[in-house]
Amino acid sequence: MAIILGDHQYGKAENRVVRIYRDAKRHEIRDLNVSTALRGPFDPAYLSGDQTNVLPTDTQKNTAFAFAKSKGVESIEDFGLDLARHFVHDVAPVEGARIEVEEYAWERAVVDGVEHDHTWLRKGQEIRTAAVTVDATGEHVIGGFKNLVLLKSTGSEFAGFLSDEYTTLQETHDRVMATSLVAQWRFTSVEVDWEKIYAGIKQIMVREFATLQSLALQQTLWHMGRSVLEAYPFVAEVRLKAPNKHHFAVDLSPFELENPGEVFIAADRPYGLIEATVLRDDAPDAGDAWRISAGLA
Ligand SMILES: O=c1[nH]c(=O)c2[nH]c(=O)[nH]c2[nH]1
Repeated sequence: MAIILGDHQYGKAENRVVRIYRDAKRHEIRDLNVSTALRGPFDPAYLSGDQTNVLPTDTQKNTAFAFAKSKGVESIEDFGLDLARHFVHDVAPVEGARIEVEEYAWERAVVDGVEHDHTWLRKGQEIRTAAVTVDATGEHVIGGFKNLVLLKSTGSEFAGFLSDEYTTLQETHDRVMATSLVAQWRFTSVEVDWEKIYAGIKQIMVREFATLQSLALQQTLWHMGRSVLEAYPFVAEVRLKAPNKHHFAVDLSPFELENPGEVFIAADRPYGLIEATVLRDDAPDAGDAWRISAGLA
């Protein structure tokens, strides 16, 4: 029996990079959380404390800030690609780089009915994500979002399910359906208008959630993923994670009040967790596209 070092990677996690464009009177802002991880022949650092090949995580952090200035943040996918390519192509021992980026959205303050040039309000809860991997297998980009909270007050059913001696759930043909959606989609190209496609994919998912007469959250996820793949040939795979944020109708009969689906208790735990991957059956190999570092994107 021998004890060996297995899989390893290292980097700087959750580097908060805020890039402000102030070349014009109307400023722009991109607010990021950047995690970098390097992969390669770093075994000696673990096994004998030899740092010869180790580019410090502090340097990785500095590189993210320098690139925010020199290359800018046109989109988080491009920013991730710039960083990953630099580490793999310009730093000799590095064989692979994984860059995970979260983006927090801001919307312009409106003052006296006019959008303000340099003041913003933090927008909603939704966090845009990108995960870029560059290594010997190629360049892989995964776009996504998390915490997109959706609710529909009708158009959702759940009936016909398997039941056993522990089943108490009543069938319903009209319920509230709500979730905090996590979605990731894998591109097969890096020549993409990232901003436009992000908006398009989100819009498709919202449309499917809203318009499908849903028989279960499972069916809604299938329709969301399939519609995105139908719309965008350069997306190979969509991964979805949807907590079922249960809304239970409150029994108001003790108060001699009817409750035809008007008053609910929003339970935060436990929640159903519905997950699915929707993909093309000829999707090209994902390489290490899904191998995480900080796991934030
Ligand atoms: O959309 C749903 N899917 C389920 O699998 C499930 N299970 C459950 O209790 N409620 C629901 N709702």
